[in-house]
Amino acid sequence: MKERGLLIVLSGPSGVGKGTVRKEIFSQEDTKFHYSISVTTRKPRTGEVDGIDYFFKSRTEFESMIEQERLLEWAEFVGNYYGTPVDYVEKTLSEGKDVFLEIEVQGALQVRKAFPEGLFIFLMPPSLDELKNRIVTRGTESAEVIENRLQAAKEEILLMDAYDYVVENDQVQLACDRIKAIVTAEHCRRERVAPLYKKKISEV
Ligand SMILES: Nc1ncnc2c1ncn2[C@@H]1O[C@H](COP(=O)(O)OP(=O)(O)OP(=O)(O)O)[C@@H](O)[C@H]1O
Ligand SMILES: Nc1nc2c(ncn2[C@@H]2O[C@H](COP(=O)(O)O)[C@@H](O)[C@H]2O)c(=O)[nH]1
Repeated sequence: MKERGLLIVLSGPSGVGKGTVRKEIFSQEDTKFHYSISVTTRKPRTGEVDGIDYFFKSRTEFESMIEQERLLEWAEFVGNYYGTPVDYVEKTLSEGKDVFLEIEVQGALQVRKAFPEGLFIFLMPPSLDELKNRIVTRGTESAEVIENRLQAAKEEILLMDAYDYVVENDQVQLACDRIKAIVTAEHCRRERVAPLYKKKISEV
């Protein structure tokens, strides 16, 4: 039977740079992860494409996905729903491929319960001032939404202990390198540990 792939979850407060870091990782040719495209009820931002950035849905459509248990996790974040389609994750992992989720903190904690064997990485801003500066400079949200996201960020940062690793996003390239090094190390660890377990089990 094929070994299942690794579920990699990148999370952290709004504006820390999760999307930027994820896009940089996926632009690199040697990246072998598979990105799970989320479903959201948020309106597309300029340049965002349905089926590439997100699957954009109405609230009714999203709620029927919840009812049909088609989401691995979901959360309401500052007025919109966001969720991870479960079928894609299960199918890709069962093909032995690594799946990469980029999601907010409530959702990551749900995934931790369903997939305790996943690899959970929290992306940290260099400071709260720099976090605010990044959300404001991005220029995609109203002042009210920015304030709400910053309030949420203060609570989210307190939950970083629930993660396997904390990575600072001081420079995009450095953050990408750190994440890729963590995944490589995790694969080595699992591949060394698994044969030991198999040997022990075969001795029982
Ligand atoms: N290391 C960095 N140094 C400076 N600016 C950065 C860095 N990483 C990301 N940014 C900038 O910060 C802003 C927010 O980044 P991004 O949209 O990737 O954050 P996010 O965590 O995905 O946000 P959200 O959770 O709201 O979707 C963008 O304008 C991006 O260009
Ligand atoms: N719980 C989930 N959170 C998700 C998912 N996809 C994205 N996100 C996170 O939502 C916020 C806001 O995103 P934005 O695109 O409106 O800025 C951000 O933290 C994303 O990482 C998901 O499937 N589940």
